[in-house]
Amino acid sequence: MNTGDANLRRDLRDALLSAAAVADLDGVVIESSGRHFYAGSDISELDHPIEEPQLTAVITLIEAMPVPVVASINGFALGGGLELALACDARIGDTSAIVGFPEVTLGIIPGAGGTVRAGRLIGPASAIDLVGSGRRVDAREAKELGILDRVVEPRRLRDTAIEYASTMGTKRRVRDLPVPAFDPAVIEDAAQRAATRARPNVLEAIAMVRRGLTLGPDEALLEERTIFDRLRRTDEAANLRYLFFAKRTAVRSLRASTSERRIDRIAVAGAGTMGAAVARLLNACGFSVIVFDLNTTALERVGATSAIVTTDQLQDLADSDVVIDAIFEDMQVKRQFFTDLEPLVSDEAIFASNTSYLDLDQIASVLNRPERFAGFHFFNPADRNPLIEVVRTASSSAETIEVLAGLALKLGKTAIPARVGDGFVANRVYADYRCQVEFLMEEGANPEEIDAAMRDFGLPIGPFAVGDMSGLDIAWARRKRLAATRDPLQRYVVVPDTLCELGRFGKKTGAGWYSYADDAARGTPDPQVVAIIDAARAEKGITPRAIAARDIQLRVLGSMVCAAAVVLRAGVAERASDIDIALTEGFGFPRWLGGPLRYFSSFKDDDVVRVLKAVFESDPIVFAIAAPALLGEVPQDIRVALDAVRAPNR
Ligand SMILES: C/C=C/C(=O)SCCNC(=O)CCNC(=O)[C@H](O)C(C)(C)COP(=O)(O)OP(=O)(O)OC[C@H]1O[C@@H](n2cnc3c(N)ncnc32)[C@H](O)[C@@H]1OP(=O)(O)O
Repeated sequence: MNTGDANLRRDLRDALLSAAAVADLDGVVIESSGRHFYAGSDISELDHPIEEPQLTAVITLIEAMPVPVVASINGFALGGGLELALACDARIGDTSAIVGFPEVTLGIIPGAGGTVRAGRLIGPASAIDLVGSGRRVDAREAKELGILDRVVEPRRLRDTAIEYASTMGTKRRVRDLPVPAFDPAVIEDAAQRAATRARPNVLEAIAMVRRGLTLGPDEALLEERTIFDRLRRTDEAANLRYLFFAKRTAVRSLRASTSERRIDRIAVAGAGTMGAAVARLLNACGFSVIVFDLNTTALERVGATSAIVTTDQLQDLADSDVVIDAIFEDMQVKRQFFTDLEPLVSDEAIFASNTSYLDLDQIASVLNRPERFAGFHFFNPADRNPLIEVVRTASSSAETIEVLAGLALKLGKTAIPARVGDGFVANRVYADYRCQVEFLMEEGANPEEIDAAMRDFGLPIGPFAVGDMSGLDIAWARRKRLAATRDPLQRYVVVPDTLCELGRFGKKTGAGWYSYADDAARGTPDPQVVAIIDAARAEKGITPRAIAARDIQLRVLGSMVCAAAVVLRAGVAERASDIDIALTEGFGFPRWLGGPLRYFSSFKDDDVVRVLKAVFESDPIVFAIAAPALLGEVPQDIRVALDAVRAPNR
């Protein structure tokens, strides 16, 4: 991987010093003997004071070399890796090269000259785009932008780099390039675009690129390093690093070995919205996809939009390596599907179900080889939402889990492990969040106040607006299903049922929590909904009270933390950090807070107790886990979860 830790920097320094001592030297090439040029600085090092020699010192050496230094780039050159390359006099990439500045996604800005040199090499507008977005750029685009001087086939990389280094003759330091002519209006426009809803570090990154245009290089480099050093110590940056490693831990736990089973053909059963989105994603990621559905009208909709094979004949799935069930949520239909499928396919084929709520063990029980089966739970919209839960049944084999986790990675997803349990991890925690916002509404906060409070907290969109977008009828069907088994003492808010009874299913019917008559995109508060809520409050004898935005946020947070403790206790989630991944990746919980558990772990015990007490008082049945808070104690399950994700003292 070549993560730039102190050892790598020391080796680079020593190699440069010994090269400088060689007589009759024409040039120097820096290449990687691994799969990647340099994956950026070692992210774990950013938790501590950075050891000498720092990357900036290595870069100073490169620029001071009497001869041209050429970066020969294969694979990733990210962050500090790209900064190292920008300190060289030329950059040759092979076709696998991918460059970028992921620093902003880690709560920091480039700290070894990235903003300053990128502004000079590729112009300020492109630099703002790259530094401000953190996006990765392939070899072709890197050449177009002027980051790479040449792109060659991998087998020609070394020779081309050596030829460059030996014939360049004079150095061409990026820092000495004149600032390219630029139109201030274009820069302003690029900065505005990059700054949309941006975090403070993104704004600082953009501002630094702009200041680098007017300051001399020495002054600009020093200023950039100072900002980098300040930002790397912030909670926000530490939380983002926590999530980086949490994701890798989750993947490692799913994949015991790194052996790759070859998967080419994947079948998707069910041509509904979810099945179609999964098929599109698989197709975009290079798999050969066949979609099966008995409903030929649904198949036509899928077939018409892409190069995916469709069929209503089950035997056409016979040569599939993996079959993913995205059939509507009906236990009998799914069991029948797998019963009929199993005799047709090879013994090695892997089966997965995308069910959100059905008991996977019950589906598995119809199979002769239940070990080949597991849950593979996508989130809406499946082709864009990054989260996948890989759900182990009582009989899933390690190999099945491994194959599905490998597939998730190939789809660019973040995978977490889960076990069978109502709603698995993410939906289970989100369900308690949904309940809690309905309680808050019943107590006096209106939907738009709650949505605004949650947007202020950092969610991209409030819970009521989300409900209107995804359709209130889906949750209604589930509530009706669960009505028979609901504890009569459990607090229940009828308002969403009343909305559905009136045909207010959300955006698709023009009305839900909001009315979409005047503003079809965002909706407006609706007096009819206010009246329904008032009536529901009156029915229960509740006098509405004003609830501060912070109290709304804390109750929601507390309810998620309680639900997290429940899924951990039940073994449905494997580790606390997986829940933080589930909520940040799947439901837009602000990444910079690290997820609900990580954020709550920064609270003092007194505050934890206060929040949990309020959550418990809102519904003792659901949140029984918070009961010890009434005695002034942090519940043991919650303490364990918070300790597991708390930041080490820095
Ligand atoms: C002043 C300068 C500042 C900076 O440079 S900030 C750091 C900027 N760099 C990054 O943000 C890049 C982080 N790395 C990645 O995004 C990915 O990795 C890659 C795209 C490079 C490769 O992805 P894939 O091929 O899927 O490998 P994998 O499983 O992510 O990584 C393999 C192992 O390498 C570790 N690792 C990768 N990059 C870093 C890093 N920059 N610092 C510390 N560790 C890193 C991972 O954790 C993991 O380790 P395990 O196998 O034990 O889980």
